[in-house]
Amino acid sequence: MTDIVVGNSDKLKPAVEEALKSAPTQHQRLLDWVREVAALTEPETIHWVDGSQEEWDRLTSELVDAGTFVRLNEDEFPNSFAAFSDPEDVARVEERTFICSSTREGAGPTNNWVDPEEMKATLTEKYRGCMRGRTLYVIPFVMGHLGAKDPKFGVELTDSAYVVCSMRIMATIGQDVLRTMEEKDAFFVEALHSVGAPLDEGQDDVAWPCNPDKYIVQFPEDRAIWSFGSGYGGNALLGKKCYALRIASAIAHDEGWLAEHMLILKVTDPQGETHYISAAFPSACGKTNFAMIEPTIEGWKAEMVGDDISWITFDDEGKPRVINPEAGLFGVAPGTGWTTNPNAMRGVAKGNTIFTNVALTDNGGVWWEGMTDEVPEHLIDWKGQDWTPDSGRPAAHPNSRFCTPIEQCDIVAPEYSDPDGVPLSAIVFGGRRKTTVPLVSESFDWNHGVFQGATLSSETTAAAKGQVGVVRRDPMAMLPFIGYNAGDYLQHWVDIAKKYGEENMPKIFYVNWFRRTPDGGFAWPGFGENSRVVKWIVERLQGTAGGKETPVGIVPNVEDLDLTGLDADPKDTEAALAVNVDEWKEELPGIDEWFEKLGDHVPAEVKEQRDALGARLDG
Ligand SMILES: Nc1nc2c(ncn2[C@@H]2O[C@H](COP(=O)(O)OP(=O)(O)OP(=O)(O)O)[C@@H](O)[C@H]2O)c(=O)[nH]1
Ligand SMILES: O=C([O-])CC(=O)C(=O)O
Ligand SMILES: [Mn+2]
Repeated sequence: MTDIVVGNSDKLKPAVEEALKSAPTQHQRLLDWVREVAALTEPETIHWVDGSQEEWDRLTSELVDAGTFVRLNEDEFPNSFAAFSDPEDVARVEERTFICSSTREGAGPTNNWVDPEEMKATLTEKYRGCMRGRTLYVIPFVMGHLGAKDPKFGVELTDSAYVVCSMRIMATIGQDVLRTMEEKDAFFVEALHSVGAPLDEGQDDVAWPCNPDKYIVQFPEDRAIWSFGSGYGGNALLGKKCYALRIASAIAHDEGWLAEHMLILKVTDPQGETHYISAAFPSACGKTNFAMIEPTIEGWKAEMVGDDISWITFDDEGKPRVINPEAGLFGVAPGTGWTTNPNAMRGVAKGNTIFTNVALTDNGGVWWEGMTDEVPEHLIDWKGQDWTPDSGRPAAHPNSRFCTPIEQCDIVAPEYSDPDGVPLSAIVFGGRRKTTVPLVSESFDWNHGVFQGATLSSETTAAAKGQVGVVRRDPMAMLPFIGYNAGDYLQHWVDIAKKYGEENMPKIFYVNWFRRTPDGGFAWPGFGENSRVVKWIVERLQGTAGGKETPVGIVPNVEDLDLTGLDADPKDTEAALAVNVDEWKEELPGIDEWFEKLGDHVPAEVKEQRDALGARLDG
């Protein structure tokens, strides 16, 4: 962190000096950086995270003593804990998230930007003394496989033990990572995090320390992350959105690959043929559920490779391969239940899980809306208040989460841990739209698919602070996660096909599980029934399924979908599939406005697709 105005080394506490002397590494850049951060932030001591079970046991016990964690009933939820955040620290904060490229244009029109020198100066003052009374934890981590050809290392420095425990679930961390990093003298992403709540002499701590002034800052050229003020999920577990999406997308742009907000699903058809599909849906729009789908159709099998992030690379022949760089699931709790997502429930029930902002049951378990059909008579809600079904408010926060190791899920595909990843057959885009967008369509070609992704729209959810239910454009479900200019990002998508050959590119599809009927209900039952759509997608790849050409892509006729045993009104299915030219014409001004906002970096190839759509709608 060469640019930081260094702190005062005289302020290093004896325990900090000691920890620096006995550091379990010779990696000089790491040692220098830790010393520099310690001098600035003035922690009481430093702990080098080794990732061991003993360390987890000790930290979780300390978190219980501190009131941050409630240990759950061991019979139902072994080795599991519930945490409750400050009510103002419950989700990602997009308006406080910055891409500090060297120029404003580098960050583009969709990101908040501040000059990097100015931001570093501001944050240096925020960080000064911010870890007083706390421990500075050093978490060496790798996103993806430690045995990969070019492992993507990071080190998170944090003053939050909650973050350490969560990172142990979400990424590969600790001693082995540190040793490999050292052996390779490897580059690592510097990821600095503080909750921004120093403790003065004698001051009591609170259960969820944080700071009302939050900064989630990426420096894409430096490949560095500075996060301040929040302890929550995507703001604080820096390997996830900050690294594996924002920083990684910038790296991927330079290196010729894709870092995307996509689950990875493995599907095996009744003949035993396997396909891997990545799907990009915005936050809280169904990725985790789709990744864990239980097919309702005979003979089809689904397994999960990933539920949130895809790194797509291209092999020597230009064929796409995909890995999930994460080791855990950070899933939305509400709506995840024994009927909608039994695979998630079984995984979580094995224990070793951290729940955040769910409700507590009277026997030391957890509950959230949609977990069971039966609603408990009494709970302690996520704010610590007594709750009954007539309380008139949700018991769990709408963005409450479970954080659980992916390998605990029964349906994780064994090749999940293959450092070379799996071959990618199809990419699916999807959003949450009450109207207009059909249940599924296939794009005409790569650039048409890129256009569909570029104009993807979705109603906002509780996963980010702000108004819920507003339609916004969310390119490739990456709006809050593109680490550079969004127009350049779209150009990168166009260029990838030119570079590796359109014939090698995965086929692109666009889905919408959330269309409504006039009476307000969902037109399509969703969840496990989405396997019928998966079947159509796979059969399109195999060239066996029918479909009709519409202005927005190839859409199945009702009879092209396998609806055997589906408990739904055929009229609703028809409505889910409908392409209404007038509705689509109403989309065009929004698309034009969107491209105007993106400015002159929007690729000509994508603009041409807008005109072609207009012509097809008129035709
Ligand atoms: N109606 C309907 N709702 C769904 C479907 N799939 C998921 N949902 C609901 O959408 C919400 C979010 O689902 P998730 O699978 O957790 O979304 P996600 O994309 O993984 O969210 P993040 O982890 O925030 O990125 C939950 O309340 C689900 O119950 C579906 O097929 N139909
Ligand atoms: O990042 C988070 O806090 C949770 C998450 O997965 C998302 O919002 O997409
Ligand atoms: Mn998810």
